[in-house]
Amino acid sequence: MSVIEISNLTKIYGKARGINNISFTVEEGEIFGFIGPNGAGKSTTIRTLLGLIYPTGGSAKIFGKDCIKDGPKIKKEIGYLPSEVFYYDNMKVLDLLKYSASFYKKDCSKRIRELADIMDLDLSKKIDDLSLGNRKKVGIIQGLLHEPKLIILDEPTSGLDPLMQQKFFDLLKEENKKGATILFSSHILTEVQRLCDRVAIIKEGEIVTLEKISTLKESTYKKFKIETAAPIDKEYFQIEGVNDLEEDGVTASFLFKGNVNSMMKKIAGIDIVNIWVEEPDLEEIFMHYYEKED
Ligand SMILES: Nc1ncnc2c1ncn2[C@@H]1O[C@H](COP(=O)(O)OP(=O)(O)OP(=O)(O)O)[C@@H](O)[C@H]1O
Repeated sequence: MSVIEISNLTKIYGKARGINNISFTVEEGEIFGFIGPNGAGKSTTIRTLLGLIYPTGGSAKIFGKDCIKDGPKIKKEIGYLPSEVFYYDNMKVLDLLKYSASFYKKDCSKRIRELADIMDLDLSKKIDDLSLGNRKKVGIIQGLLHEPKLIILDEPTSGLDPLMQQKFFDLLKEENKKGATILFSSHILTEVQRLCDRVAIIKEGEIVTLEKISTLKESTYKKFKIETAAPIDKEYFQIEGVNDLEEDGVTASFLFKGNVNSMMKKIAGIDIVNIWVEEPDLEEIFMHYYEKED
């Protein structure tokens, strides 16, 4: 069953482009990544889904119900973490979370304490005294305390240190195992790759592609940077699959797509001082993997 169904969703802000003809579905039990650079339209899509803004055209359904018409009915089953969180600074964390919980007709106090434990958050502190990362944790707990069937997270990891990010991802995986469907927006491909089953890539308000993460991984480039003991021949790395080759005496950098074994054999043929192999960033993927769509 589709938990989210978005059909030809369009939002125009006055004369400015928001999103244009977005369509995709998120199936029950999926962890779905929604990825794109700043200003691509991720928050606009999510806010329309939650009925926080009205679409200019198209429709969106959650649990088969219309997001605008049936908004209040479906909201109880959704946990939402906005990209920016604003609070009444004078409140204590626990009071704020209890207040949030009062919107749902169930006792969430045990779950609040469990989540605070996992995320290492002091419930007795005033919001005012919290760091940016700790405020983000409050938002995460707020989104999860009522054990929602659908979790929508808009750039949830910004401000969290790597250890917290890992704890947070483990928490999401657990929620997913218990049956929650998750929509997760980000501009960092590697974090989406760690967590999601499928991903939709949005660029300038339009969906560029929708792929299984496994397919995306196979088709993307790796970035190589190599430092050699002696200057290498300019032609040495000009082999099939190499793009954007830059050489400067004892260093060579390039993007590579193809059989990694053949590249490793090539590298083994020279005296290496250092090597870096990295995932390309989103812009590089847009420039190369999607150049056929441009
Ligand atoms: N309230 C608004 N009024 C006018 N234009 C807006 C408004 N909100 C968003 N936009 C425009 O809509 C486009 C999509 O913005 P949106 O915030 O949805 O992108 P995003 O992918 O979430 O980006 P980010 O990662 O920076 O949050 C941008 O061009 C933005 O300038």
